[in-house]
Amino acid sequence: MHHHGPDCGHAHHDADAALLDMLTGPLPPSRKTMLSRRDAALDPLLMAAAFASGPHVTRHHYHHDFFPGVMVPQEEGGLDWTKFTGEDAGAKQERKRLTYVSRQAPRRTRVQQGLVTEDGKENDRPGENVSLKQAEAPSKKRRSSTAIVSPSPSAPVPAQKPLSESVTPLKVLPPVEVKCMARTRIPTPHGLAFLHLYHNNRDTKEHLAIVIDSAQLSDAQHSSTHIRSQSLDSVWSDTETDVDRITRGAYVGRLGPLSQHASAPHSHQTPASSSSNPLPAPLIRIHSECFTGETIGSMRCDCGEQLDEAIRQISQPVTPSSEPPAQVPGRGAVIYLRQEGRGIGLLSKIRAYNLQDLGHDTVTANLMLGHKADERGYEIAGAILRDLGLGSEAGEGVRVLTNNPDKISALEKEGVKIVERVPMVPRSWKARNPHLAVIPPNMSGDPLAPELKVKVEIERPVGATLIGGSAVYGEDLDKYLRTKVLRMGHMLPLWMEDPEAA
Ligand SMILES: Nc1nc2c(ncn2[C@@H]2O[C@H](COP(=O)(O)OP(=O)(O)OP(=O)(O)O)[C@@H](O)[C@H]2O)c(=O)[nH]1
Repeated sequence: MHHHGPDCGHAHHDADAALLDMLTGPLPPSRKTMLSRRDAALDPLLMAAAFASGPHVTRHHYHHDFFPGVMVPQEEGGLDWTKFTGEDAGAKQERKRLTYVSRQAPRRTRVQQGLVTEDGKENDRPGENVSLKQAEAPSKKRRSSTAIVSPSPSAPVPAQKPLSESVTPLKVLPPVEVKCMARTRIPTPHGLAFLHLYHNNRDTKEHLAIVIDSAQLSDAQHSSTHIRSQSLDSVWSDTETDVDRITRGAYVGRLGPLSQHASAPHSHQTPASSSSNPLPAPLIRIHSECFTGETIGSMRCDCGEQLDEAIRQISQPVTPSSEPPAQVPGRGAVIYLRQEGRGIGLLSKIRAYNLQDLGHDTVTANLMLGHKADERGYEIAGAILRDLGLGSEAGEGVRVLTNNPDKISALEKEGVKIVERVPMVPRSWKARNPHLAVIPPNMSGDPLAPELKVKVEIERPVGATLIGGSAVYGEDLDKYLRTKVLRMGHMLPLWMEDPEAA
Protein backbone atom coordinates (compact mmCIF):
# COMPACT_ATOMS: atom_id res chain seq x y z
CA MET A 1 0.00 0.00 0.00
CA HIS A 2 1.22 3.49 -0.60
CA HIS A 3 0.56 6.41 1.62
CA HIS A 4 -0.70 9.92 1.16
CA GLY A 5 0.82 11.61 4.17
CA PRO A 6 1.84 15.25 3.81
CA ASP A 7 5.50 14.32 3.64
CA CYS A 8 4.86 11.69 1.06
CA GLY A 9 7.36 11.92 -1.77
CA HIS A 10 9.07 15.09 -0.72
CA ALA A 11 11.50 13.71 1.78
CA HIS A 12 14.53 11.77 0.86
CA HIS A 13 13.62 8.11 0.66
CA ASP A 14 16.05 5.39 1.55
CA ALA A 15 14.28 3.05 -0.80
CA ASP A 16 14.79 5.42 -3.73
CA ALA A 17 18.43 5.79 -2.92
CA ALA A 18 18.83 2.06 -2.68
CA LEU A 19 17.13 1.62 -6.01
CA LEU A 20 19.38 4.19 -7.66
CA ASP A 21 22.39 2.56 -6.09
CA MET A 22 21.39 -0.77 -7.43
CA LEU A 23 20.87 0.57 -10.92
CA THR A 24 23.89 2.81 -11.21
CA GLY A 25 26.44 1.63 -8.72
CA PRO A 26 29.32 -0.67 -9.54
CA LEU A 27 28.49 -4.32 -9.28
CA PRO A 28 30.31 -6.50 -6.78
CA PRO A 29 32.53 -8.92 -8.71
CA SER A 30 30.54 -11.92 -7.48
CA ARG A 31 27.28 -10.56 -8.93
CA LYS A 32 28.66 -9.59 -12.31
CA THR A 33 27.47 -12.65 -14.16
CA MET A 34 24.21 -12.95 -12.28
CA LEU A 35 22.97 -9.42 -12.79
CA SER A 36 24.39 -7.88 -15.88
CA ARG A 37 23.54 -4.28 -16.73
CA ARG A 38 20.72 -3.86 -19.23
CA ASP A 39 20.77 -0.12 -19.66
CA ALA A 40 18.29 0.20 -22.47
CA ALA A 41 15.62 -1.81 -20.78
CA LEU A 42 16.08 0.07 -17.54
CA ASP A 43 15.77 3.57 -18.97
CA PRO A 44 12.15 4.22 -18.01
CA LEU A 45 12.84 2.87 -14.56
CA LEU A 46 15.72 5.25 -14.09
CA MET A 47 13.62 8.17 -15.23
CA ALA A 48 10.84 7.22 -12.92
CA ALA A 49 13.17 6.84 -9.99
CA ALA A 50 14.72 10.21 -10.74
CA PHE A 51 11.38 11.94 -11.04
CA ALA A 52 10.07 10.31 -7.93
CA SER A 53 12.77 11.88 -5.83
CA GLY A 54 12.25 15.34 -7.31
CA PRO A 55 10.55 18.06 -5.27
CA HIS A 56 7.22 18.21 -7.12
CA VAL A 57 6.47 14.61 -7.74
CA THR A 58 5.26 12.36 -5.00
CA ARG A 59 5.58 8.64 -4.72
CA HIS A 60 1.89 8.62 -5.39
CA HIS A 61 2.48 10.03 -8.88
CA TYR A 62 5.39 7.75 -9.35
CA HIS A 63 3.21 4.70 -9.02
CA HIS A 64 0.25 5.95 -10.93
CA ASP A 65 1.86 7.73 -13.82
CA PHE A 66 4.71 5.48 -14.69
CA PHE A 67 3.61 2.15 -13.38
CA PRO A 68 -0.14 2.14 -13.43
CA GLY A 69 -1.21 -1.18 -12.12
CA VAL A 70 1.57 -1.50 -9.59
CA MET A 71 -1.09 -1.19 -6.95
CA VAL A 72 -4.16 -2.01 -9.01
CA PRO A 73 -3.15 -4.72 -11.48
CA GLN A 74 -6.48 -4.70 -13.27
CA GLU A 75 -6.32 -0.93 -13.87
CA GLU A 76 -7.09 -0.05 -17.45
CA GLY A 77 -3.90 0.21 -19.45
CA GLY A 78 -1.94 -1.04 -16.49
CA LEU A 79 0.53 -3.83 -16.65
CA ASP A 80 -0.40 -6.84 -14.58
CA TRP A 81 2.70 -7.08 -12.43
CA THR A 82 1.38 -10.13 -10.67
CA LYS A 83 2.12 -11.97 -13.93
CA PHE A 84 5.63 -10.55 -14.25
CA THR A 85 8.02 -13.45 -14.66
CA GLY A 86 11.28 -11.61 -15.14
CA GLU A 87 11.66 -13.07 -18.59
CA ASP A 88 12.63 -10.74 -21.36
CA ALA A 89 9.61 -10.73 -23.65
CA GLY A 90 11.54 -8.49 -26.03
CA ALA A 91 13.92 -11.27 -26.83
CA LYS A 92 11.24 -13.11 -28.76
CA GLN A 93 9.15 -10.33 -30.22
CA GLU A 94 9.76 -6.70 -30.93
CA ARG A 95 10.35 -4.91 -27.65
CA LYS A 96 7.32 -2.98 -26.48
CA ARG A 97 8.11 0.38 -25.00
CA LEU A 98 6.34 2.12 -22.19
CA THR A 99 4.76 5.28 -23.48
CA TYR A 100 3.42 8.09 -21.38
CA VAL A 101 -0.08 9.17 -22.29
CA SER A 102 -2.16 11.59 -20.26
CA ARG A 103 -5.83 10.89 -20.13
CA GLN A 104 -6.49 14.04 -18.17
CA ALA A 105 -8.43 16.87 -19.73
CA PRO A 106 -6.50 20.19 -19.92
CA ARG A 107 -6.40 22.05 -16.61
CA ARG A 108 -8.60 24.80 -18.08
CA THR A 109 -11.39 22.23 -18.60
CA ARG A 110 -10.88 20.69 -15.23
CA VAL A 111 -11.23 24.06 -13.51
CA GLN A 112 -14.45 24.63 -15.43
CA GLN A 113 -15.76 21.27 -14.34
CA GLY A 114 -14.90 22.07 -10.74
CA LEU A 115 -12.34 19.31 -10.59
CA VAL A 116 -9.58 21.71 -9.63
CA THR A 117 -10.20 24.53 -7.16
CA GLU A 118 -8.66 27.97 -7.40
CA ASP A 119 -5.94 27.04 -4.93
CA GLY A 120 -4.83 24.31 -7.28
CA LYS A 121 -6.18 21.33 -5.33
CA GLU A 122 -7.81 18.49 -7.16
CA ASN A 123 -11.32 17.81 -5.94
CA ASP A 124 -13.57 14.85 -6.01
CA ARG A 125 -16.59 15.38 -8.12
CA PRO A 126 -19.36 17.00 -6.15
CA GLY A 127 -22.02 14.54 -5.06
CA GLU A 128 -20.41 11.60 -6.82
CA ASN A 129 -20.96 8.04 -5.80
CA VAL A 130 -17.93 5.99 -5.10
CA SER A 131 -17.86 3.22 -7.63
CA LEU A 132 -16.80 -0.25 -6.63
CA LYS A 133 -13.52 0.20 -8.41
CA GLN A 134 -12.80 3.37 -6.48
CA ALA A 135 -13.81 1.81 -3.22
CA GLU A 136 -11.13 -0.82 -3.75
CA ALA A 137 -8.51 1.67 -4.78
CA PRO A 138 -6.50 3.21 -1.99
CA SER A 139 -7.37 6.80 -2.93
CA LYS A 140 -10.42 8.56 -4.24
CA LYS A 141 -8.14 11.14 -5.82
CA ARG A 142 -6.94 8.72 -8.41
CA ARG A 143 -5.64 10.51 -11.43
CA SER A 144 -6.48 9.29 -14.82
CA SER A 145 -3.06 9.56 -16.36
CA THR A 146 -1.77 6.27 -17.45
CA ALA A 147 1.01 4.62 -19.33
CA ILE A 148 0.12 2.32 -22.12
CA VAL A 149 2.19 -0.10 -24.08
CA SER A 150 2.76 0.62 -27.75
CA PRO A 151 1.82 -0.02 -30.57
CA SER A 152 -0.98 2.45 -29.91
CA PRO A 153 0.84 5.51 -28.61
CA SER A 154 -1.20 7.75 -30.84
CA ALA A 155 -4.54 6.43 -29.64
CA PRO A 156 -7.01 9.27 -29.19
CA VAL A 157 -7.06 10.64 -25.68
CA PRO A 158 -10.56 10.10 -24.39
CA ALA A 159 -12.13 12.98 -22.51
CA GLN A 160 -12.78 12.19 -18.90
CA LYS A 161 -16.14 10.55 -18.57
CA PRO A 162 -18.53 11.79 -15.94
CA LEU A 163 -18.28 9.37 -13.07
CA SER A 164 -21.95 8.50 -13.22
CA GLU A 165 -21.21 6.81 -16.54
CA SER A 166 -18.48 4.66 -15.14
CA VAL A 167 -20.65 3.33 -12.33
CA THR A 168 -22.03 0.14 -13.78
CA PRO A 169 -25.65 -0.31 -12.87
CA LEU A 170 -26.91 -3.81 -12.09
CA LYS A 171 -27.85 -5.17 -15.46
CA VAL A 172 -30.48 -7.72 -16.33
CA LEU A 173 -28.56 -10.69 -17.69
CA PRO A 174 -29.13 -11.55 -21.33
CA PRO A 175 -30.76 -14.93 -21.99
CA VAL A 176 -28.31 -17.75 -21.39
CA GLU A 177 -26.65 -19.01 -24.55
CA VAL A 178 -24.51 -22.09 -24.96
CA LYS A 179 -22.41 -23.30 -27.86
CA CYS A 180 -20.99 -26.77 -28.21
CA MET A 181 -17.36 -26.17 -29.19
CA ALA A 182 -16.35 -29.77 -29.80
CA ARG A 183 -17.49 -33.35 -29.50
CA THR A 184 -15.57 -36.61 -29.49
CA ARG A 185 -16.06 -40.34 -28.96
CA ILE A 186 -15.00 -41.66 -25.54
CA PRO A 187 -15.03 -45.39 -24.84
CA THR A 188 -15.95 -45.99 -21.16
CA PRO A 189 -16.10 -49.17 -19.09
CA HIS A 190 -19.89 -49.00 -19.52
CA GLY A 191 -19.92 -48.40 -23.25
CA LEU A 192 -19.45 -45.65 -25.75
CA ALA A 193 -20.03 -41.98 -24.90
CA PHE A 194 -19.73 -38.75 -26.87
CA LEU A 195 -18.14 -35.99 -24.82
CA HIS A 196 -19.44 -32.51 -25.71
CA LEU A 197 -17.64 -29.40 -24.47
CA TYR A 198 -19.71 -26.24 -24.07
CA HIS A 199 -18.97 -22.54 -23.79
CA ASN A 200 -21.61 -20.12 -22.56
CA ASN A 201 -22.29 -16.42 -21.99
CA ARG A 202 -22.67 -16.65 -18.20
CA ASP A 203 -19.36 -17.95 -16.88
CA THR A 204 -15.95 -18.92 -18.21
CA LYS A 205 -16.24 -22.57 -17.26
CA GLU A 206 -16.24 -25.44 -19.71
CA HIS A 207 -19.38 -27.37 -18.87
CA LEU A 208 -19.74 -30.79 -20.45
CA ALA A 209 -22.34 -33.17 -21.76
CA ILE A 210 -21.56 -36.87 -21.79
CA VAL A 211 -23.98 -38.14 -24.41
CA ILE A 212 -24.76 -41.83 -24.56
CA ASP A 213 -26.38 -42.81 -27.82
CA SER A 214 -24.38 -45.49 -29.57
CA ALA A 215 -27.13 -45.98 -32.17
CA GLN A 216 -25.85 -42.90 -34.01
CA LEU A 217 -22.54 -44.67 -34.66
CA SER A 218 -23.98 -47.08 -37.17
CA ASP A 219 -26.63 -44.82 -38.63
CA ALA A 220 -25.08 -42.18 -40.87
CA GLN A 221 -28.40 -40.38 -41.35
CA HIS A 222 -29.55 -37.84 -38.81
CA SER A 223 -32.54 -39.35 -37.04
CA SER A 224 -34.91 -37.51 -34.72
CA THR A 225 -34.08 -39.97 -31.95
CA HIS A 226 -30.36 -39.22 -32.11
CA ILE A 227 -29.05 -36.92 -29.41
CA ARG A 228 -27.19 -34.25 -31.40
CA SER A 229 -26.03 -30.74 -30.58
CA GLN A 230 -27.71 -28.14 -32.74
CA SER A 231 -25.00 -25.52 -32.13
CA LEU A 232 -22.22 -27.98 -33.00
CA ASP A 233 -23.86 -29.15 -36.22
CA SER A 234 -24.80 -25.65 -37.37
CA VAL A 235 -22.71 -23.75 -39.92
CA TRP A 236 -20.23 -21.52 -38.13
CA SER A 237 -18.86 -19.58 -41.07
CA ASP A 238 -19.02 -19.34 -44.85
CA THR A 239 -15.47 -20.49 -45.09
CA GLU A 240 -15.51 -23.56 -42.89
CA THR A 241 -14.51 -26.79 -44.58
CA ASP A 242 -15.64 -30.35 -43.96
CA VAL A 243 -12.32 -30.93 -42.23
CA ASP A 244 -13.08 -28.03 -39.85
CA ARG A 245 -16.48 -29.52 -39.10
CA ILE A 246 -15.19 -33.03 -38.60
CA THR A 247 -12.35 -31.80 -36.39
CA ARG A 248 -14.80 -30.22 -33.98
CA GLY A 249 -16.89 -33.39 -34.01
CA ALA A 250 -19.66 -32.34 -36.39
CA TYR A 251 -19.71 -35.67 -38.19
CA VAL A 252 -22.19 -38.50 -38.47
CA GLY A 253 -21.67 -42.21 -38.05
CA ARG A 254 -18.30 -43.55 -37.02
CA LEU A 255 -15.21 -41.51 -37.73
CA GLY A 256 -12.26 -43.31 -39.25
CA PRO A 257 -9.58 -42.97 -41.90
CA LEU A 258 -12.07 -44.22 -44.50
CA SER A 259 -15.24 -42.83 -42.98
CA GLN A 260 -15.61 -39.07 -42.78
CA HIS A 261 -19.08 -37.64 -43.13
CA ALA A 262 -19.53 -34.08 -41.95
CA SER A 263 -22.95 -33.56 -40.40
CA ALA A 264 -25.59 -31.29 -41.87
CA PRO A 265 -27.14 -28.45 -39.87
CA HIS A 266 -30.46 -29.39 -38.35
CA SER A 267 -33.02 -28.11 -35.90
CA HIS A 268 -34.76 -30.10 -33.26
CA GLN A 269 -38.16 -29.91 -34.86
CA THR A 270 -40.25 -32.57 -33.24
CA PRO A 271 -41.19 -35.11 -35.88
CA ALA A 272 -44.89 -35.83 -36.21
CA SER A 273 -44.11 -39.40 -35.27
CA SER A 274 -42.75 -38.51 -31.84
CA SER A 275 -45.79 -39.96 -30.07
CA SER A 276 -45.34 -43.20 -31.96
CA ASN A 277 -41.66 -43.38 -31.01
CA PRO A 278 -41.38 -46.79 -29.34
CA LEU A 279 -38.25 -45.94 -27.35
CA PRO A 280 -38.42 -45.03 -23.65
CA ALA A 281 -37.65 -41.35 -23.01
CA PRO A 282 -33.90 -40.68 -22.74
CA LEU A 283 -32.42 -40.98 -19.24
CA ILE A 284 -30.46 -37.94 -18.07
CA ARG A 285 -28.54 -36.82 -15.02
CA ILE A 286 -27.46 -33.32 -14.09
CA HIS A 287 -24.21 -33.86 -12.24
CA SER A 288 -22.14 -31.28 -10.37
CA GLU A 289 -18.37 -31.51 -10.36
CA CYS A 290 -16.78 -33.05 -7.28
CA PHE A 291 -13.01 -33.33 -7.48
CA THR A 292 -12.70 -35.22 -4.22
CA GLY A 293 -15.40 -37.77 -4.92
CA GLU A 294 -14.71 -38.33 -8.61
CA THR A 295 -10.97 -38.00 -8.96
CA ILE A 296 -9.44 -39.16 -5.70
CA GLY A 297 -12.23 -41.51 -4.65
CA SER A 298 -13.27 -39.63 -1.52
CA MET A 299 -15.70 -41.54 0.63
CA ARG A 300 -17.04 -38.41 2.25
CA CYS A 301 -19.69 -38.18 -0.45
CA ASP A 302 -21.37 -40.34 -3.08
CA CYS A 303 -20.48 -38.16 -6.08
CA GLY A 304 -17.95 -40.53 -7.66
CA GLU A 305 -20.24 -43.51 -7.61
CA GLN A 306 -23.16 -41.35 -8.77
CA LEU A 307 -21.29 -40.28 -11.88
CA ASP A 308 -20.19 -43.84 -12.58
CA GLU A 309 -23.64 -45.23 -11.83
CA ALA A 310 -25.34 -42.64 -14.04
CA ILE A 311 -23.17 -43.51 -17.04
CA ARG A 312 -23.78 -47.20 -16.34
CA GLN A 313 -27.53 -46.87 -16.03
CA ILE A 314 -27.93 -44.66 -19.10
CA SER A 315 -25.86 -47.17 -21.11
CA GLN A 316 -28.11 -50.10 -20.18
CA PRO A 317 -30.05 -51.46 -23.16
CA VAL A 318 -33.73 -50.54 -23.22
CA THR A 319 -36.73 -52.38 -24.62
CA PRO A 320 -38.84 -50.47 -27.12
CA SER A 321 -42.60 -50.83 -26.90
CA SER A 322 -42.71 -52.03 -30.49
CA GLU A 323 -43.43 -55.66 -31.43
CA PRO A 324 -41.49 -57.83 -31.22
CA PRO A 325 -39.62 -56.35 -28.25
CA ALA A 326 -35.90 -56.40 -28.87
CA GLN A 327 -33.35 -54.59 -26.81
CA VAL A 328 -31.75 -51.50 -28.26
CA PRO A 329 -28.86 -49.44 -26.88
CA GLY A 330 -29.77 -47.06 -24.05
CA ARG A 331 -29.58 -43.34 -24.70
CA GLY A 332 -29.35 -40.25 -22.61
CA ALA A 333 -26.80 -37.82 -21.22
CA VAL A 334 -24.98 -36.69 -18.13
CA ILE A 335 -24.77 -32.90 -18.05
CA TYR A 336 -21.58 -32.26 -16.11
CA LEU A 337 -21.65 -28.82 -14.52
CA ARG A 338 -18.52 -27.18 -13.19
CA GLN A 339 -20.08 -26.15 -9.91
CA GLU A 340 -17.77 -27.80 -7.44
CA GLY A 341 -18.94 -28.24 -3.86
CA ARG A 342 -22.59 -27.43 -4.60
CA GLY A 343 -21.39 -24.18 -6.14
CA ILE A 344 -19.13 -22.91 -3.34
CA GLY A 345 -15.89 -24.04 -4.99
CA LEU A 346 -13.21 -26.49 -3.91
CA LEU A 347 -11.47 -24.11 -1.50
CA SER A 348 -14.64 -23.51 0.51
CA LYS A 349 -15.56 -27.18 0.33
CA ILE A 350 -12.21 -28.14 1.84
CA ARG A 351 -12.79 -25.68 4.68
CA ALA A 352 -16.31 -27.04 5.09
CA TYR A 353 -14.88 -30.55 5.47
CA ASN A 354 -12.79 -29.38 8.41
CA LEU A 355 -15.89 -27.89 10.02
CA GLN A 356 -17.61 -31.21 9.36
CA ASP A 357 -14.77 -32.98 11.17
CA LEU A 358 -15.50 -30.70 14.12
CA GLY A 359 -18.96 -32.23 14.22
CA HIS A 360 -21.08 -29.99 11.98
CA ASP A 361 -23.05 -31.44 9.11
CA THR A 362 -22.58 -30.45 5.48
CA VAL A 363 -25.40 -27.90 5.52
CA THR A 364 -24.30 -26.16 8.74
CA ALA A 365 -20.68 -26.12 7.57
CA ASN A 366 -21.68 -24.25 4.41
CA LEU A 367 -23.73 -21.74 6.42
CA MET A 368 -20.87 -21.17 8.87
CA LEU A 369 -18.64 -20.17 5.95
CA GLY A 370 -21.17 -17.59 4.79
CA HIS A 371 -22.48 -19.70 1.93
CA LYS A 372 -25.90 -21.09 1.28
CA ALA A 373 -26.47 -24.83 1.72
CA ASP A 374 -26.62 -25.09 -2.06
CA GLU A 375 -25.45 -22.36 -4.47
CA ARG A 376 -25.92 -24.21 -7.71
CA GLY A 377 -27.86 -22.99 -10.71
CA TYR A 378 -29.39 -24.99 -13.53
CA GLU A 379 -29.87 -22.36 -16.25
CA ILE A 380 -26.83 -23.51 -18.20
CA ALA A 381 -27.96 -27.13 -17.83
CA GLY A 382 -31.34 -26.13 -19.24
CA ALA A 383 -29.69 -24.46 -22.23
CA ILE A 384 -27.45 -27.47 -22.89
CA LEU A 385 -30.45 -29.80 -22.78
CA ARG A 386 -32.26 -27.55 -25.28
CA ASP A 387 -29.20 -27.57 -27.54
CA LEU A 388 -29.23 -31.37 -27.44
CA GLY A 389 -32.97 -31.46 -28.12
CA LEU A 390 -33.62 -33.15 -24.76
CA GLY A 391 -36.73 -32.49 -22.68
CA SER A 392 -38.38 -30.02 -25.03
CA GLU A 393 -42.03 -29.33 -24.28
CA ALA A 394 -43.27 -30.72 -27.58
CA GLY A 395 -40.97 -33.75 -27.57
CA GLU A 396 -40.78 -37.02 -25.70
CA GLY A 397 -39.50 -35.55 -22.40
CA VAL A 398 -36.72 -37.00 -20.28
CA ARG A 399 -36.34 -39.35 -17.34
CA VAL A 400 -34.11 -37.78 -14.67
CA LEU A 401 -31.75 -39.70 -12.38
CA THR A 402 -31.81 -37.91 -9.02
CA ASN A 403 -33.02 -37.97 -5.44
CA ASN A 404 -32.94 -34.20 -5.18
CA PRO A 405 -36.38 -32.55 -5.39
CA ASP A 406 -34.84 -29.07 -5.80
CA LYS A 407 -33.09 -30.22 -8.95
CA ILE A 408 -36.38 -31.43 -10.41
CA SER A 409 -38.14 -28.12 -9.76
CA ALA A 410 -35.15 -26.09 -11.01
CA LEU A 411 -35.14 -28.06 -14.27
CA GLU A 412 -38.88 -27.70 -14.69
CA LYS A 413 -38.45 -23.95 -14.21
CA GLU A 414 -36.02 -24.07 -17.12
CA GLY A 415 -38.76 -25.60 -19.25
CA VAL A 416 -37.38 -29.13 -19.20
CA LYS A 417 -40.16 -31.68 -19.66
CA ILE A 418 -39.61 -34.45 -17.09
CA VAL A 419 -41.69 -37.57 -17.54
CA GLU A 420 -40.16 -39.61 -14.71
CA ARG A 421 -37.74 -39.37 -11.79
CA VAL A 422 -35.39 -42.34 -11.46
CA PRO A 423 -33.92 -42.62 -7.94
CA MET A 424 -30.21 -43.13 -7.35
CA VAL A 425 -29.86 -45.56 -4.48
CA PRO A 426 -26.31 -45.52 -3.05
CA ARG A 427 -24.47 -48.70 -3.99
CA SER A 428 -23.31 -49.26 -0.45
CA TRP A 429 -26.93 -49.18 0.72
CA LYS A 430 -27.96 -51.67 -1.93
CA ALA A 431 -25.05 -53.89 -1.00
CA ARG A 432 -26.09 -53.93 2.65
CA ASN A 433 -29.82 -53.99 2.05
CA PRO A 434 -30.76 -55.92 -1.10
CA HIS A 435 -34.39 -54.75 -0.86
CA LEU A 436 -33.22 -51.33 -1.95
CA ALA A 437 -31.86 -52.70 -5.17
CA VAL A 438 -35.31 -53.58 -6.40
CA ILE A 439 -36.50 -50.59 -8.31
CA PRO A 440 -40.19 -50.70 -9.23
CA PRO A 441 -40.49 -51.33 -12.99
CA ASN A 442 -42.35 -48.05 -13.54
CA MET A 443 -39.38 -46.18 -12.07
CA SER A 444 -36.88 -47.41 -14.62
CA GLY A 445 -36.84 -48.65 -18.15
CA ASP A 446 -34.43 -51.33 -17.09
CA PRO A 447 -35.79 -54.73 -18.03
CA LEU A 448 -33.26 -56.73 -16.02
CA ALA A 449 -34.70 -58.98 -13.33
CA PRO A 450 -34.15 -57.66 -9.76
CA GLU A 451 -31.83 -60.56 -8.83
CA LEU A 452 -29.69 -59.86 -11.82
CA LYS A 453 -29.67 -56.13 -11.03
CA VAL A 454 -28.31 -56.67 -7.54
CA LYS A 455 -25.59 -58.90 -8.92
CA VAL A 456 -24.61 -56.45 -11.64
CA GLU A 457 -24.46 -53.49 -9.29
CA ILE A 458 -22.60 -55.12 -6.45
CA GLU A 459 -20.21 -57.30 -8.33
CA ARG A 460 -19.59 -55.00 -11.22
CA PRO A 461 -15.96 -54.70 -12.19
CA VAL A 462 -14.11 -51.64 -10.99
CA GLY A 463 -14.51 -48.90 -13.52
CA ALA A 464 -11.80 -46.43 -14.34
CA THR A 465 -14.06 -43.58 -13.25
CA LEU A 466 -14.24 -44.60 -9.62
CA ILE A 467 -11.20 -45.25 -7.51
CA GLY A 468 -11.95 -48.14 -5.21
CA GLY A 469 -14.78 -49.42 -7.36
CA SER A 470 -17.84 -50.70 -5.59
CA ALA A 471 -16.30 -50.73 -2.12
CA VAL A 472 -17.78 -47.35 -1.28
CA TYR A 473 -18.78 -47.61 2.33
CA GLY A 474 -17.91 -45.68 5.44
CA GLU A 475 -19.07 -43.64 8.38
CA ASP A 476 -18.51 -40.29 6.64
CA LEU A 477 -20.56 -41.34 3.65
CA ASP A 478 -23.48 -42.56 5.76
CA LYS A 479 -23.43 -39.29 7.71
CA TYR A 480 -23.45 -37.32 4.45
CA LEU A 481 -26.29 -39.36 2.95
CA ARG A 482 -28.32 -39.01 6.16
CA THR A 483 -27.88 -35.22 6.05
CA LYS A 484 -28.98 -35.12 2.43
CA VAL A 485 -32.20 -36.88 3.38
CA LEU A 486 -32.90 -35.03 6.64
CA ARG A 487 -31.74 -31.52 5.77
CA MET A 488 -31.97 -31.27 2.01
CA GLY A 489 -35.06 -33.36 1.42
CA HIS A 490 -33.44 -35.99 -0.80
CA MET A 491 -35.88 -38.72 -1.62
CA LEU A 492 -34.18 -41.80 -0.18
CA PRO A 493 -35.44 -44.18 2.50
CA LEU A 494 -33.42 -43.99 5.74
CA TRP A 495 -33.44 -47.73 6.11
CA MET A 496 -30.79 -47.92 8.84
CA GLU A 497 -32.97 -45.99 11.28
CA ASP A 498 -36.25 -47.45 10.12
CA PRO A 499 -36.09 -50.97 8.74
CA GLU A 500 -39.69 -50.56 7.54
CA ALA A 501 -38.61 -47.73 5.27
CA ALA A 502 -36.99 -50.11 2.90
N1 LIG B 1 -20.29 -27.78 0.09
C1 LIG B 1 -20.22 -29.11 0.04
N2 LIG B 1 -20.39 -29.70 -1.17
C2 LIG B 1 -20.34 -31.04 -1.22
C3 LIG B 1 -20.08 -31.83 -0.09
N3 LIG B 1 -20.07 -33.13 -0.49
C4 LIG B 1 -20.32 -33.14 -1.82
N4 LIG B 1 -20.48 -31.88 -2.27
C5 LIG B 1 -20.80 -31.41 -3.60
O1 LIG B 1 -22.15 -31.71 -3.87
C6 LIG B 1 -22.34 -31.80 -5.25
C7 LIG B 1 -23.19 -33.03 -5.50
O2 LIG B 1 -24.41 -32.81 -4.90
P1 LIG B 1 -25.20 -33.84 -3.98
O3 LIG B 1 -25.94 -33.02 -2.97
O4 LIG B 1 -24.29 -34.91 -3.47
O5 LIG B 1 -26.22 -34.53 -4.90
P2 LIG B 1 -27.25 -33.80 -5.82
O6 LIG B 1 -26.57 -33.63 -7.13
O7 LIG B 1 -27.80 -32.58 -5.19
O8 LIG B 1 -28.48 -34.81 -5.81
P3 LIG B 1 -28.64 -36.13 -6.61
O9 LIG B 1 -29.07 -35.72 -7.97
O10 LIG B 1 -29.68 -36.89 -5.90
O11 LIG B 1 -27.32 -36.79 -6.58
C8 LIG B 1 -20.96 -31.82 -5.88
O12 LIG B 1 -20.71 -30.54 -6.46
C9 LIG B 1 -20.03 -32.04 -4.69
O13 LIG B 1 -18.75 -31.42 -4.86
C10 LIG B 1 -19.90 -31.18 1.15
O14 LIG B 1 -19.71 -31.79 2.19
N5 LIG B 1 -19.97 -29.82 1.16
